[in-house]
Amino acid sequence: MDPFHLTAKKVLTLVMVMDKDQQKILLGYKKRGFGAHLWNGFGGKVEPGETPKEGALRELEEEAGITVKPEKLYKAGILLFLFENDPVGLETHVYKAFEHEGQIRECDEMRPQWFNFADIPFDQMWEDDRVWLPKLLQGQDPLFGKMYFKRKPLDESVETETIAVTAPVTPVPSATSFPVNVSTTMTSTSFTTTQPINGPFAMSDYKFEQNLPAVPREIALDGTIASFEN
Ligand SMILES: CNc1ncnc2c1ncn2[C@@H]1O[C@H](COP(=O)(O)OP(=O)(O)OP(=O)(O)O)[C@@H](O)[C@H]1O
Repeated sequence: MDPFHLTAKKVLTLVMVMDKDQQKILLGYKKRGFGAHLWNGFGGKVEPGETPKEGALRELEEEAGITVKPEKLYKAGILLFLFENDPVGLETHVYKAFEHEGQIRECDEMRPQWFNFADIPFDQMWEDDRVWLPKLLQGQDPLFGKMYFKRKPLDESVETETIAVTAPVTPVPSATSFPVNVSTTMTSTSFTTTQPINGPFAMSDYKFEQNLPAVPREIALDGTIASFEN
């Protein structure tokens, strides 16, 4: 069985806001949820009844506090993320904008910050970003790509966080000495969680569609590109 066989996909959005004159890009530090502790553009799931573009504008407002006129939000591509042994792919509709309205603000999910094109923190971003974002910055869009993520072996995980917990410890009576009273004492212990960059996944392969279709297209379940709206 193909470990990258898809039976369903989630439609997501990703908005990159850039300042051409200053050569800067607005990224958000994801504080929680999928992709936590990584810098990324703004976006999320497209809700029922929404077009990807409407979803992109809504998420940008929710996560960065800013709005973009719909006609100033340009489709920059579609990226399909596939995860080993996960039948649900993430079809990410990527948009770009060069002007915005409103005041940039932090929310409980994202911390926005401007970065020089030369200082993009690729080592704290999804691995695929370093492949396609430079292309986008150089105006080589629209981009149609498929990015394959394999599960990392556990020993490649990076320990990043140690959580101290206080847990009740009950001494286990030994077979030879049977105590009359077994007491429960409180003692402190700790364990380590692994929370590596890019979670338990590592990008293993990617493919860009070289020949852009004449007709707008979208990536279908089998990974082929079927339609593309602007
Ligand atoms: C695998 N490689 C990847 N590379 C680059 N970007 C990636 C990505 N995988 C997901 N993304 C982006 O991460 C956001 C997740 O959003 P996500 O938290 O799931 O959505 P949303 O905020 O709507 O969640 P809730 O609906 O609030 O739960 C969304 O912009 C999506 O495009």
